[in-house]
Amino acid sequence: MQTLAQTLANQAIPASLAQLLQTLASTSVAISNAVRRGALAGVLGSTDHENVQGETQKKLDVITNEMLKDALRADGTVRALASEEEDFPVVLGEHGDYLVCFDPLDGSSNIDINSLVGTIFSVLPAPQGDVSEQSFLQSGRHQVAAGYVLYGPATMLALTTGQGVQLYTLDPQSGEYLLTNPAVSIPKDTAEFAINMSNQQFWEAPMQTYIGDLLLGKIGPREKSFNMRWIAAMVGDVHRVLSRGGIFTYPTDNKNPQKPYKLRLMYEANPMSLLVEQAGGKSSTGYQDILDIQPAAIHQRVAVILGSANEVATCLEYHAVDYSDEPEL
Ligand SMILES: O=P(O)(O)OC[C@H]1O[C@](O)(COP(=O)(O)O)[C@@H](O)[C@@H]1O
Ligand SMILES: [Mg+2]
Ligand SMILES: [Mg+2]
Repeated sequence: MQTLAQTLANQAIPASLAQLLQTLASTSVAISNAVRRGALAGVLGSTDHENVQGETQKKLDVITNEMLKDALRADGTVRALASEEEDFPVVLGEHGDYLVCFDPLDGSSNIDINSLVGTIFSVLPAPQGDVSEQSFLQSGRHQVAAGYVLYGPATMLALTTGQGVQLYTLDPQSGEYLLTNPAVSIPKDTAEFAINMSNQQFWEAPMQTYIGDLLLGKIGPREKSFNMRWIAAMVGDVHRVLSRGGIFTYPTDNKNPQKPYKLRLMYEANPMSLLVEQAGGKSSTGYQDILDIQPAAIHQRVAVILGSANEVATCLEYHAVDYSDEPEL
């Protein structure tokens, strides 16, 4: 089986990008080891700090953020980084071709129950001259690479450099990522959806109606039974979508009117959307392709609907309907 280094060597990408991706991969091996040792390494539980999003940081959120920051600083190819766990962009040096955005630990609420967690990353080109928050505000179409690492029963890396999606499995013996799927392809159709149903009362009319029709199964307008899954870690839900298809959504809701969306554009929605599009799927807010959004801030949040192309297209048809004349749901 090809190693990550061998596969990257066969792709038409700059040597500096291959080096950066190797650095991200080798840091994820160290993170995987820390996650696997769990309570033995004293890494479980919470800190008494909140991040910029007002969420209490888990110890592992902080540890993994520091590991990635240190590795990227030492790498020399990265000018600045933006992280879920950093209030502001962190400038790493005057040289380097890239900006990196990352969610060091996705699925934080799963840590203490020994369930799926991961790391998500997005690589953007660095502009000429000084870097600032403004430098990061590039649409997802500008990403030169994106990926995630899933710390599951096996540790797996999903990666795109714009040449399809490759899946690698970490060989714990050698510490190397080996290519286990050279061309991930998301089936166009599906009978599986992923949504946090506990928010149902807070959704807007299009999502209420769409999910309502899925739940009606064979006797509803879709005339087909659907199954539901929810891992509570985007990285796990998107991995299932890449592996066997499905539709994943974290839609707009009015639970907290100050925060109508949950997922973050720069280090969750954009990298996952590039992976999904590169694997033949589709990704939208309901009204716009996620990759076309012009970001306004590094911690901006968005509605996300992604997965099997035909099913996402069907969901978008519900968003094209005018519900204003219909009674409140
Ligand atoms: O708590 P909920 O509503 O199930 O939300 C789960 C979602 O929140 C997230 O865990 C947010 O990510 P973080 O753990 O990085 O904050 C997503 O991965 C996941 O899809
Ligand atoms: Mg996350
Ligand atoms: Mg996180």
